[in-house]
Amino acid sequence: MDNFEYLNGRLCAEEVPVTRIAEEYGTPTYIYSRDALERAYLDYAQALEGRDALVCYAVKANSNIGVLNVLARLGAGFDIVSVGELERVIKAGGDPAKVVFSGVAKREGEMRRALEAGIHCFNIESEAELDRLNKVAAELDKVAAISLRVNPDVDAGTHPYISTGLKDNKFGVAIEDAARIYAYANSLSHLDVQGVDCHIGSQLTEIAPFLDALDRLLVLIDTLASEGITIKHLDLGGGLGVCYTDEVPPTPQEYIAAVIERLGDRPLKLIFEPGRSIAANAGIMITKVEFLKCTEHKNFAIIDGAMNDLIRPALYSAYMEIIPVEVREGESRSFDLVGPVCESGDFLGKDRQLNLEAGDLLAVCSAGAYGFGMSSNYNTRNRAAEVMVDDNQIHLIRKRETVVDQLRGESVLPG
Ligand SMILES: Cc1ncc(COP(=O)(O)O)c(C=O)c1O
Ligand SMILES: N[C@@H](CCCC[NH3+])C(=O)O
Repeated sequence: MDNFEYLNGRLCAEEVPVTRIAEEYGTPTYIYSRDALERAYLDYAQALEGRDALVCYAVKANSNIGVLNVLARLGAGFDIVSVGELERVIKAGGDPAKVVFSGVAKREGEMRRALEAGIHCFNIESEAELDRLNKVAAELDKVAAISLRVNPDVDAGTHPYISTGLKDNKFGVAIEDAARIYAYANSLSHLDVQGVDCHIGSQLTEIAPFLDALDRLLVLIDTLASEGITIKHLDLGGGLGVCYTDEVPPTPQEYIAAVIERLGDRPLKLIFEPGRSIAANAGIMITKVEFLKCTEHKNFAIIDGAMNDLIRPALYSAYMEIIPVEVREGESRSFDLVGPVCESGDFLGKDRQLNLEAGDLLAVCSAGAYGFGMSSNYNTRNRAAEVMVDDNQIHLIRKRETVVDQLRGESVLPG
């Protein structure tokens, strides 16, 4: 994590000591680096320079409008999965004309809003969804640009909960049915067939599954061309992995170069929907050790960050690197880092070698993606604050939630 480094034994976010952020904003808090976000986005944009292409950041990975705004300023497009994400993009200054709308069940109202905003394309996942969009577009007297999400039936080799391109998964249409469904889409008066898309899974650490999927899509694109349906863009979704521990995923440059080589001279516009590979290593979550609870059997460090703040370890058994904010000399011991939530699955790390005392600050690394966005109010815990660091400046981009915020909208029965 280039933008989170130690200076004289103290962890810094860009030029700001993390302890200062903890003092000002408390814990747990998510901290993002503007520079890291920008560089991760530019890795994609620069690898695609000179081509007709769009990098649509997957908003679900980290949807804070401060994050979206940093990317929008660089000209990013966005991949959304709800009208709420569309409103975030618009509020953050993103261009709706660079938005693709994914998801298996877009509601009529969501389609309407997206059509009115003038999004780039709807990524459609079923025949029923084609009918729904055609009807909504007809009511608005508009024509909706569409792409079909094709499920290429390739094994992404990732955790089963985040694998999406197999026949067993709920996503997209089966590749064997795709030509027939394209012909149907082409017959609908308020749809304009523009593209093909797929997304085979997340946290992929090899190029091969992407290329397997690509090869299958290229066969489909050539088949469609022979049937008079011209595909103008190819959207390969997101999915490129990051290093959480010792993984060595391909870089965006390597991945994109391999894709471009496979395309040959087909004049296809390329779209990517990276989420994790843009946001994960641009963020950490800081948390404080409340108590140490050491027994003959085990050492627990009870921290103020919990599964509601960062659910990846509990949900996917994901390994997140956890490091001290201030390095202390002395012997390390093995600790399970557990939160205050009433669940045995409430841990952020197990069996970590650390030298800890109550009151210490810890940083959970690579927490910029699927961190805050997946957090909840379980146990009526307030969701964390979020800050963005820009050189030596700290910007609060989301206030810590309060109980008043949480109870707003709830009521008791009358009488
Ligand atoms: C359709 C779609 N596009 C893009 C993404 C972003 O994926 P990642 O964060 O792995 O790049 C996802 C999430 O997995 C997705 O479902
Ligand atoms: N939320 C997941 C990845 C799923 C991505 C959305 N399709 C994670 O934390 O790794």
